[in-house]
Amino acid sequence: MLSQRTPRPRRRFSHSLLSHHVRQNTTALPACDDRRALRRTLRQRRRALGHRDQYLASMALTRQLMQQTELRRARHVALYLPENGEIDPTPLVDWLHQRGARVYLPVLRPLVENRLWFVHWRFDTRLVLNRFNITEPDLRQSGDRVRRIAPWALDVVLMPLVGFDEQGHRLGMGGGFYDRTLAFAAEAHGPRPTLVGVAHACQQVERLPHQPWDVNLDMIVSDQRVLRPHTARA
Ligand SMILES: Nc1nc2c(c(=O)[nH]1)N(C=O)[C@@H](CNc1ccc(C(=O)N[C@@H](CCC(=O)O)C(=O)O)cc1)CN2
Ligand SMILES: Nc1ncnc2c1ncn2[C@@H]1O[C@H](COP(=O)(O)OP(=O)(O)OP(=O)(O)O)[C@@H](O)[C@H]1O
Repeated sequence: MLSQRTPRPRRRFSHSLLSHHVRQNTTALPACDDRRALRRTLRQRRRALGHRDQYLASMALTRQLMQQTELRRARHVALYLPENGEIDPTPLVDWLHQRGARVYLPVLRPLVENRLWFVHWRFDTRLVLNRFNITEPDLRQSGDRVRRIAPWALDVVLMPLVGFDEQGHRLGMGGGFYDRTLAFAAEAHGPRPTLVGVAHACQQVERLPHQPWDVNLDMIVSDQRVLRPHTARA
């Protein structure tokens, strides 16, 4: 698994026992319309998790995901390489491969504003850092462009969340990358992937304002729980 990744300097996350232990289960952030400030707070909270907690959270997340029918049935799954304290979904990769599924990574789409391609992640995929310092497949490698999949043909997309609430509203990095790329999923007809937001439990807040362009998540999975917002409302 890790052998697929280009060696790169790991960033050191600051350890803050306080923010982790006091806030691990908190849902008590006030409703907040200031998305940028909230984003900053939540990213800080995520970064404050130590290596051991990151590892345990990643394992717990993976266990939760492996139990979901949509993941068990999936043949084409997009996930991401974690950055900046994001919960790590990559332990799932071996399990997906064993089940015959293919794994895809997001790549910033060249020339088109704030949209993603999803490229098949193979043993020989060369990885580079993009302008946000996130590891992604190198589109200069011959073949990678043709190894992309149309987003509608994915069965599951695992999306990194900066924040989420009980209603299934999400806060991302603020670029609108996933929102734009997956906007088609709001249409009533045609195939669409199951959209799964993933995050540390400490990314949950009491309430997030819903933006008209926000894609609806089918599921949010953290290291501690599985939320199915629409099922819950039905
Ligand atoms: N691991 C991972 N891969 C991913 C995403 C992600 O969130 N996580 N993305 C999900 O979209 C895309 C990249 N999106 C990004 C969107 C905005 C910024 C950005 O502007 N960062 C600034 C300021 C953020 C802020 O407002 O606080 C920064 O890092 O300084 C970074 C990445 C594609 N790949
Ligand atoms: N489908 C869309 N078409 C055009 N613009 C969009 C679309 N979706 C989002 N945007 C724009 O993208 C910007 C960022 O949106 P938002 O703050 O909701 O990002 P985010 O959901 O946090 O990020 P991401 O989707 O990358 O995780 C907003 O200014 C919004 O107008």
